[in-house]
Amino acid sequence: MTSYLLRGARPLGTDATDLLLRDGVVAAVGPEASRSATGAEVVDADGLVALPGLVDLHTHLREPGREDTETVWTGTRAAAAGGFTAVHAMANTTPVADTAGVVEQVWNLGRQAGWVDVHPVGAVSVGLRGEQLAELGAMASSAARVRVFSDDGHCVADPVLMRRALEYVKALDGVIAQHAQEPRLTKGAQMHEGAVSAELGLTGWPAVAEEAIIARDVLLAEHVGSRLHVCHLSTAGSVEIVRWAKSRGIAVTAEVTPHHLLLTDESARTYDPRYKVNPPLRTAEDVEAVREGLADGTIDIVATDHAPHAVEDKDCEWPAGAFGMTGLETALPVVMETMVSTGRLGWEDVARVMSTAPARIGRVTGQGRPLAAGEPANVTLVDPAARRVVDPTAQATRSRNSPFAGTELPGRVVATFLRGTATVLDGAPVAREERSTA
Ligand SMILES: NC(=O)N[C@@H](CC(=O)O)C(=O)O
Ligand SMILES: [Zn+2]
Ligand SMILES: [Zn+2]
Repeated sequence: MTSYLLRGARPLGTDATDLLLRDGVVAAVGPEASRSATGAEVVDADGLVALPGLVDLHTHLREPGREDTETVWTGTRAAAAGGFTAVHAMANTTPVADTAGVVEQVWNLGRQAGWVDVHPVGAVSVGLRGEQLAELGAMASSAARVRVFSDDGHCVADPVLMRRALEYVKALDGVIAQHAQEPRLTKGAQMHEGAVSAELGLTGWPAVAEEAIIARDVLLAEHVGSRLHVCHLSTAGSVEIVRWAKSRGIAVTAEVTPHHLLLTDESARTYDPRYKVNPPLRTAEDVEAVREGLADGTIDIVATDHAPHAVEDKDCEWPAGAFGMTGLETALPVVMETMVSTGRLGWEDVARVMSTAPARIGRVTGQGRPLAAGEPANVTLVDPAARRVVDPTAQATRSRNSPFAGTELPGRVVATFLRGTATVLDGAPVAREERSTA
């Protein structure tokens, strides 16, 4: 196994030093690293920031079922290109990941691909239908060791089912990740309900449809004494509710997506379904509130909600378009643009919200660890001075529905290491043979 000497890297943006990656671990940091680097391949990391490998708690890999839009192979290669070393694969596949069999299949595909660690998310309800609890225990004790359960794409709308799910995961040390969308308040919704939707004549998705579910669920989590995670929180009111819940000691965590940190409902004026997503892009005031919530720790993490879609589902009229946007390869640049360049987060905070905290919430071991001797060598090298225009045709994901196409963003992932193996070098995924999944 090749060892690597990362020469002159800046761990979490601090002073330049050397890191030696050998036998899957960070073997040494500092002068000791170069002294014991015999035989190591040298990576010139001058000016590059070293982060613990990024961990995404919310990715759609689309396999099984929609391999035309993404596979475990293409999606995890895109993740590595984006600086990730672990992703959680959402359960809204076909078939749904609601059994030990399906989560083990996805987990195995992830291991065979070897780009990042794949942690399958288990469905909360059978078929995501919101009626009957799926076999959470069997998924937890399967080889995939599922700890995060979610009906994402759908809301667990029935409060009784949500209560039972929260009760059930307590014994599994699991967490329910809720897609907070009151279905009856969002019937036929096309975009955020507000001045722009009124002007465009598109059916609105009001903030209260998200906030009402979050308010209900934090109270249920408190009542049951269980862990709740809020997916893709998007409104100022949601931030307020989570802030209040945390002040009461309720075990709630929350994520925001890169697109909700940068874009607003104004983009719907283009009628380009690239900007169509659940929850919808909100107002500038909401964007300000989620940035503030992320900066003050109310929002724990950034998660991509990478949602690849086929061209025919996006190259169409707005109302016919599918909800969702890609995000794995632009997440870090968008966080840099919205949070680092604005002085609201330092590199230490970026490591926390994109690696350490998601690993902790998902109960992932060996990820989100400090860049210290003896730790697993999951490392991402970022060039903070680079600026690039996003070109979806040059991305590793199989889909092209990036809302940032044509946008110039800071930052470039130069290298990613998964337990000491380079998955990305010189800014490109390391060529390797796609192993048969048969
Ligand atoms: N975010 C989306 O708009 N779409 C996601 C589902 C989801 O995250 O709700 C998808 O699976 O396409
Ligand atoms: Zn969702
Ligand atoms: Zn999602």
